[in-house]
Amino acid sequence: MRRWNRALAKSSIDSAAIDLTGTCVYEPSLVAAPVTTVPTRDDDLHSPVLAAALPEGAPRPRGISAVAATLDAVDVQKVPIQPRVSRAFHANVRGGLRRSALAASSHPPATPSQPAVASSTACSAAGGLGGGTLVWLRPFDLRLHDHPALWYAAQRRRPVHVVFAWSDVEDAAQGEWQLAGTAAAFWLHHAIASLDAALRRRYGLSVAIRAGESLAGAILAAAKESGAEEVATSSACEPVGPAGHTANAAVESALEGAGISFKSFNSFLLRDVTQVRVDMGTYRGHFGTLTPFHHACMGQPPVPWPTSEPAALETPRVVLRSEGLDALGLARMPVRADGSVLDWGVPILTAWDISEEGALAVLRRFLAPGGGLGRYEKGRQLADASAVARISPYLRFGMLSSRLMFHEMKAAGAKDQSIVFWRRLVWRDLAYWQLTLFPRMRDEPIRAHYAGQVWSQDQHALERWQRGCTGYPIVDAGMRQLWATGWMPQNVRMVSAILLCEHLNIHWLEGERWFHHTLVDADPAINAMMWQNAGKSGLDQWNFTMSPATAGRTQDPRGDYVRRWCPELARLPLKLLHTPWEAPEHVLREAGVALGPGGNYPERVITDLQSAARASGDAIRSQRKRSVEWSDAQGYDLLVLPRGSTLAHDGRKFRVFTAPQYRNADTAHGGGRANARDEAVPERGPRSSERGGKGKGKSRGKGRSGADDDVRRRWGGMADSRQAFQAPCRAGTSHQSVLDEYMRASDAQR
Ligand SMILES: Cc1cc2nc3c(=O)[nH]c(=O)nc-3n(C[C@H](O)[C@H](O)[C@H](O)COP(=O)(O)OP(=O)(O)OC[C@H]3O[C@@H](n4cnc5c(N)ncnc54)[C@H](O)[C@@H]3O)c2cc1C
Repeated sequence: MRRWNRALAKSSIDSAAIDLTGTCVYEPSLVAAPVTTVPTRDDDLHSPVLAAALPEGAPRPRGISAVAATLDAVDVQKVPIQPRVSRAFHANVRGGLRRSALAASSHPPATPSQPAVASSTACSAAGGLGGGTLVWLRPFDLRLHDHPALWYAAQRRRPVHVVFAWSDVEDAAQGEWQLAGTAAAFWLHHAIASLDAALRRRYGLSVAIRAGESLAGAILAAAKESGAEEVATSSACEPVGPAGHTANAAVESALEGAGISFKSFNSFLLRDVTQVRVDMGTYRGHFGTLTPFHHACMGQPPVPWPTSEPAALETPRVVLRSEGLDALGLARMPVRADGSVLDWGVPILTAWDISEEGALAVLRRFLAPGGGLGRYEKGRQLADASAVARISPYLRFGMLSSRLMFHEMKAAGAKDQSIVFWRRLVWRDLAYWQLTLFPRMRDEPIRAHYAGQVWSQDQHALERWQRGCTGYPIVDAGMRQLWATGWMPQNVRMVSAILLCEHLNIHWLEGERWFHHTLVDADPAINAMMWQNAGKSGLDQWNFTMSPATAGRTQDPRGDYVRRWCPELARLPLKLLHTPWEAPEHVLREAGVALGPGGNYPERVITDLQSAARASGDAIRSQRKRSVEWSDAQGYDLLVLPRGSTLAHDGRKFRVFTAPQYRNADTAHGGGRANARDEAVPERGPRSSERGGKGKGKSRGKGRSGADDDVRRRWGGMADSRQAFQAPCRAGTSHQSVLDEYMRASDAQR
């Protein structure tokens, strides 16, 4: 008796979904004419095999885990369905409907006893050096499931070469957004290694690592060497860089010159965001916020069904030369003067299972009954991450398909359990939509007239924030967790961002840079969007209060999070754990806590949070006053809507959400016009360079008004934190010493 094996449950489910329903692999670019029976209800997913497996009248399981458990109990011999051909497919054929190209070419399903590895000799008929298809892996599609390029290569039944290409030169050209040296690069290294192992296990294929001056050169050389007639890859969603549109275009044109064809498939986002246009004629929220975007997405084609892992990939006769993953230096560690290695990657590897199975297991656990999903709505603010998915790095590197996640969420009834979680993947698409419309948003404020804002230059305060030594335990715990594990929960990210931008008045770009450097899920679009919003120059300017002094009580009500990451405070009673500055001297002494210079935990980097927030608000208001032409009659900011963003308002000055506290009367403009938001203008808004700053962070302070000087003077007084930071964080934690060492090492490298 052949039984479904739990280890293969996921692929079995996919196979079942594809081969038995014949409709789950709806991929418009692959299927000549869409199958007309694409399931529309959750229940249709996996239904034939489950229907066969379930006793009469038994409730239908939902989500991967429940389905896997059911399939575990299935004796496949008894499933009265012909594998590979679906009932729906039969019905279609009988009904004279057109066959799906995919249904027509389905493979025998993989079984535990027969791994679907095509033999080398078998491909001799495929020709010479191998020919076939070269699958160009990207830093955002590192998986086997729902990988349209791999799937496409499998359908061609020709030898498959899998290549990951890298160019130090092109990465370095990204400047501060280069990947090498970041925690995300470390993750990328391990993600490639894990995919390589999975390809070997499952298909007997390996990933050829190719480095070159340019990605285009590396892929062209590999394609020529392999004799491939075709290169298939994933569509990039970033505008520039090695993972960007530019890379796709450069490779395509290099291949064209050599007569090699090129195919690119979108599977990173739920939708093709380049096609999303919001309707600003009907009021459904402000431009660039979630509601109108979500609404516009509803008008797009439904989220495609994920494809399964290919059942077989044909191995080429000649294996492509590989330079080896280590040669890329993505996980290279700093070396001390004595030659020993400073390995900051260990805690990251301890905290995460960097593999596709790891990603799927996280999703399964989260969606399963009793998992985080049921607690998300009320518990997502908890710093212990017990009610969130903790899945972002897998999505970032494409180890988990967002489309698979979407359909699994649907099957698990996620919308009913947490509407906020249900929209999370829409937020992700929104970030990429914004990046497509504002390709400079990683560096320059979307509200271009904010570029002249006066920011604090307090480098010392910035370092305290980076090191988790601000004196605010919830922020320090978060920044230390970030450093050690490459991740922190959303609400802790928010309160840390608020401390940096609103209270320390340090430019949001500094936060974005640090997160880019330290997050394993560092995402060009989401990170930029969130930091722009935190810094108030984004489209969804943050308009909520969250204080570093009080957030700990709601985010870490039991104190475990702070105790774990700030062990020097662990013996403080809970009611003072988040506010050690309120503790009487004797309580501090008994808990072994000494605050400030010479102590083991720092004094607060800034004490008067309210005045600080007022001052940073003044900085925003004052720069808004200098550019009243970019405010409407009600004091809202105006923006020229980029081409391709709306149904009917592209190229016009249009109102964007502006928090009430910045909409002061003297910024209101409009010369008596009833509605300034709909004014047509011939060109884009002011470039940041025209507004007295380069948009690259610090304002130079030249040629400013008296109001600016006033703001700067107040900042000078408040933000000088040096005195309180003589000997910060002598906590003796290993984290701290690694961090200090790392800082020294990177200073030395500079
Ligand atoms: C200042 C700041 C910077 C951030 N930088 C990043 C970043 O570089 N990369 C990143 O993936 N997330 C970033 N986020 C968003 C968010 O904090 C993380 O996605 C989330 O904490 C990841 O944990 P999770 O997987 O448990 O998320 P869940 O809450 O379980 O959400 C599931 C998934 O939805 C997506 N998602 C969640 N929140 C958002 C959001 N606000 N915008 C877009 N997509 C979202 C993510 O892919 C996430 O993995 C940032 C947030 C802030 C406040």
